[in-house]
Amino acid sequence: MSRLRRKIVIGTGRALALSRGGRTHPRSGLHRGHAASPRSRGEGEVRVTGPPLLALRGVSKRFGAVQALKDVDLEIHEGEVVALLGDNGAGKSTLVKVISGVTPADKGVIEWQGRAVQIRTPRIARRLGIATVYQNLALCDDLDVAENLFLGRERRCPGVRGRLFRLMDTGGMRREARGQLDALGIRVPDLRTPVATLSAGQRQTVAISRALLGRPKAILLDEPTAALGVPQASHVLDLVDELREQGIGVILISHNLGDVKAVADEAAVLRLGRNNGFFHVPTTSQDRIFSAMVGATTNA
Ligand SMILES: Nc1ncnc2c1ncn2[C@@H]1O[C@H](COP(=O)(O)OP(=O)(O)OP(=O)(O)O)[C@@H](O)[C@H]1O
Repeated sequence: MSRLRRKIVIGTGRALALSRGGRTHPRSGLHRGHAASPRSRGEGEVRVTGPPLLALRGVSKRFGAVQALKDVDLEIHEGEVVALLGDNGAGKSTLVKVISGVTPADKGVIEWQGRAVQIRTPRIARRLGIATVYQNLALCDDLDVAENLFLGRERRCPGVRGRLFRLMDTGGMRREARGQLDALGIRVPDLRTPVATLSAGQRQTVAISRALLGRPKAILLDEPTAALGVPQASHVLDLVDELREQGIGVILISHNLGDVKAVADEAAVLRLGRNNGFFHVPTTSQDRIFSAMVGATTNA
């Protein structure tokens, strides 16, 4: 069995849907999301055209002799979940790094809200409104939940206490952290809990929540359910649904076709660094997407 076949999981979407209260994905019928969202999903949908939130056109990236990406196209709209799929080495991580400014592209055009941009650094990506949650989550285990949420953007107390004595506004940060977690339906009983003691699922949601404090318009999630059991993965997928409702564009890297089926609107498949098909997830079988991933079909 190939490494890919071991890694790709087919068919858990139904189990997840059931574990998520038997709720089917909101794609059936009109978009339930953000009022300003330019798209709606499902059968008989009305597709409103407008500039995508993010568009990649002909993006290429080479590492020495390795052509990691070749003429790759990708589009994502507000309030849309696009799954980025592919075999090991297909170029998914490289594409995420290109979008997040870690590894700028050699060639091609990136458009943000209809305007060509150059994302040369992670800071530029963040300023545009692009957040990335990597698999390692980059949480500090010894810090508590609130401290992790505000890591790198700590707030000082208002007035002289902050200016002169440089005191942190711990209470204010905890209150905002609690508001943010509640708004996202994330249950963490005590914000003073060190994140080391949280479950893998809770850690993932804390990392996503931290990314959201920067008020991004697009968020890239690198295999957010990879290390999780079914109930925990279900919470994370609920959170992805919530992001869509808020009008955020989500790029979801996953090897789990069940997750993709449960939550994604569109799937973009990469194969050997090139596009190998775009699929409207609700109306496409897992087998068809799987075939594109492993190269059994060519959809370039
Ligand atoms: N920094 C680098 N230097 C040299 N080659 C690289 C570098 N980063 C990626 N590559 C190569 O680029 C190709 C695409 O790799 P990438 O990690 O983007 O694929 P992937 O789809 O994310 O794979 P996986 O699912 O295994 O993480 C691979 O052949 C990889 O070896």
